[in-house]
Amino acid sequence: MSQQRSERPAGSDSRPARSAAGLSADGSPGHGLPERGAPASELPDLPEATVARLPEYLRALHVLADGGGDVVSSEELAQAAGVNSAKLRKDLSYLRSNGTRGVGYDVGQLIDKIEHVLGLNQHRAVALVGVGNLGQALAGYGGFGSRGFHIAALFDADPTRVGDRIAGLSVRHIDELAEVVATEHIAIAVIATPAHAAQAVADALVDCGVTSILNFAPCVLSVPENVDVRKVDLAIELQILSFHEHRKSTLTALPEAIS
Ligand SMILES: NC(=O)c1ccc[n+]([C@@H]2O[C@H](COP(=O)([O-])OP(=O)(O)OC[C@H]3O[C@@H](n4cnc5c(N)ncnc54)[C@H](O)[C@@H]3O)[C@@H](O)[C@H]2O)c1
Repeated sequence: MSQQRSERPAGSDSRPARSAAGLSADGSPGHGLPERGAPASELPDLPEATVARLPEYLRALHVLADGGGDVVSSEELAQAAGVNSAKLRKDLSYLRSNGTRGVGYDVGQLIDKIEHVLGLNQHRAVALVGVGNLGQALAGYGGFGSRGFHIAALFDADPTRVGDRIAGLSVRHIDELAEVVATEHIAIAVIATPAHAAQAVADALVDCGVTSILNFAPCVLSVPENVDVRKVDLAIELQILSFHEHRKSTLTALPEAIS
């Protein structure tokens, strides 16, 4: 296997998104030229935090479009996406979408632009491995289609689950992974297996040519350099909220403690 690296938690913004042309890692305009020998991309190099906010803008824009909105100001869009408007304007300037002064952004054009940058103008086939409680809930969720994805294949190692039909798909045995990934042109996979199985599943996915993994299992995966891994862990998110709750309670207790 090539050089290994570990996964990033979803929402982590420490790493610049990889791309060759356009902007530097901190989001400032770069020299615009790929390094010698580096693969060139027509897409701008974006800070990872900007990439993470683009889907929020897209979601808000679709809501506006569904409501009949043609034009939106940066303040309206920022509020709908839950970010501050200066940050939004900076993010959109990376896409060369500056809007029209006094008018705002054309909703349809901005949707097209963001979908293009995120690579959503082609529907992406996703494999889901581990069809237990969580996997079945994910497989049955109908909302991925409108966001640019469809779950194209379900896998499990449990022979009693193989053949079950979920959301119109038949659960396949994990041994069929290579064949199905090739025929369905799958580059993205979701892991919803127990933690003890997740690394072996990740290795098998990488061996089949999968280059992006969304990991729900509570463990760190080791993958080659060319593979992107994002981790979702609701328990970690709750622990972070717990910290804030804990801190709030100590702040309100402080004046009494002093007096
Ligand atoms: N990220 C989160 O917020 C979050 C929330 C809930 C659960 N989880 C995690 O998601 C995972 C699944 O949870 P669950 O409750 O659905 O568990 P589950 O036991 O109900 O389902 C796991 C499934 O994985 C299958 N499996 C086991 N080894 C496999 C392998 N090598 N290849 C293919 N399939 C395999 C099992 O047969 C089973 O169907 C666990 O790791 C759990 O900790 C994460």
